[in-house]
Amino acid sequence: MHQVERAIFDLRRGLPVVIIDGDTRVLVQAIEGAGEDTVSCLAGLAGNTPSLVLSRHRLAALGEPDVRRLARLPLTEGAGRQRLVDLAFGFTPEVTAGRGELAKWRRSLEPAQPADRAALALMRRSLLIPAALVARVSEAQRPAVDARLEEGSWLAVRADQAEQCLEGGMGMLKRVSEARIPLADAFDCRFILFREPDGLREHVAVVIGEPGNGDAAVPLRLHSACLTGDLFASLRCDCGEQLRNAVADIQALGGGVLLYLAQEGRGIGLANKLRAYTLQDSGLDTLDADQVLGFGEDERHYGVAVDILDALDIRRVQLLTNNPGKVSALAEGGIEVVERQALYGSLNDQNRRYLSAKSERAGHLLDAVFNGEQDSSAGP
Ligand SMILES: Nc1nc2c(ncn2[C@@H]2O[C@H](COP(=O)(O)OP(=O)(O)OP(=O)(O)O)[C@@H](O)[C@H]2O)c(=O)[nH]1
Ligand SMILES: [Zn+2]
Repeated sequence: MHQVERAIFDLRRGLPVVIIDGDTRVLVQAIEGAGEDTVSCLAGLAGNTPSLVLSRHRLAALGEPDVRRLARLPLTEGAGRQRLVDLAFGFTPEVTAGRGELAKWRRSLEPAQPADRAALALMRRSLLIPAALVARVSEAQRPAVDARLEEGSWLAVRADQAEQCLEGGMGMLKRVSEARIPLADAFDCRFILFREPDGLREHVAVVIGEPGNGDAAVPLRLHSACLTGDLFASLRCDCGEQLRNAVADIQALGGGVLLYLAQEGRGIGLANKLRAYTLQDSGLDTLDADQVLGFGEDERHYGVAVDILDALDIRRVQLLTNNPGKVSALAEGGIEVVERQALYGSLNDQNRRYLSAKSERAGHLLDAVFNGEQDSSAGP
């Protein structure tokens, strides 16, 4: 895990890292931050033609819906090469309008190798656009690459380790610190901070009252971070209201836990969420915008939430959510969801489209919001 963490650091700085798959070494670089000469530079370093690895979501957004997994495109020298890189990292309406353009390269699409999957996992974990430049290191260039690894200027990670990095090192969370934090809506409240083993993400368990005393299921909210909504009361979503309503509801239910999870933008990170908002302003809905960026409709993993609940000795919960995906993720993690309780924010002109896409396309249970039946400050 240590190597993966350092590799993520390098990728975010725009440096190449080496992925080792058996006997093969593959140079990898993020598409994000790649300049005009990055492809030719990488070709020189690896001694081979680089390829572009795109997620299946990005391929679908570019008009290749039949590709079921990620795939790669060799970037042979020529006029089309820069256009392909632009297609990978161009999120202006103009490039999205270039749907179908990929058809020209359809026959060159190659199935992905383990190193390609590892590269995209690293990009996602780094909260970068999930597209990578990869180049297999030639026999001729291998001594030069090994020398860079030995002197420590580049890092190597094993493909299988990198592929697992999205799970965040389950079962190895560190309980780091805690404090009493009286809240306006819940006076008897403690914040407990948990850190993932690679040190990259921190999550907070907000413990209200004394949950877990007795047999009743513990009222629980899993809340994914939303800087814009939670902190600034953005009108584009309902997160801030849901957050405050959750605290009040848990207090009214006699105490429970709110897990504030570092999963900004459904797991794609703030930088990408802002890109997605700009795409939405050009007409896409919340799910299609993420797809254009190369992401699935929900990139969150809840293993970390299950681990925190284990650490807090919580096995049975009453879950405050409208998202059936959270209910099943907890159940899969061995947490018994005894009951689901709805939790609404209010509808406005700015978030109507977002909420209706969640309801109609992602299966969120929001009918009451659209029927005007919600009581956003509902207690038990
Ligand atoms: N990618 C993306 N993320 C968004 C957008 N709007 C809000 N979000 C994120 O969506 C997440 C919403 O989190 P939650 O409220 O915990 O979960 P939920 O899936 O809406 O389900 P509930 O439990 O019913 O609230 C947050 O991480 C927000 O940052 C958007 O347009 N695009
Ligand atoms: Zn939000």
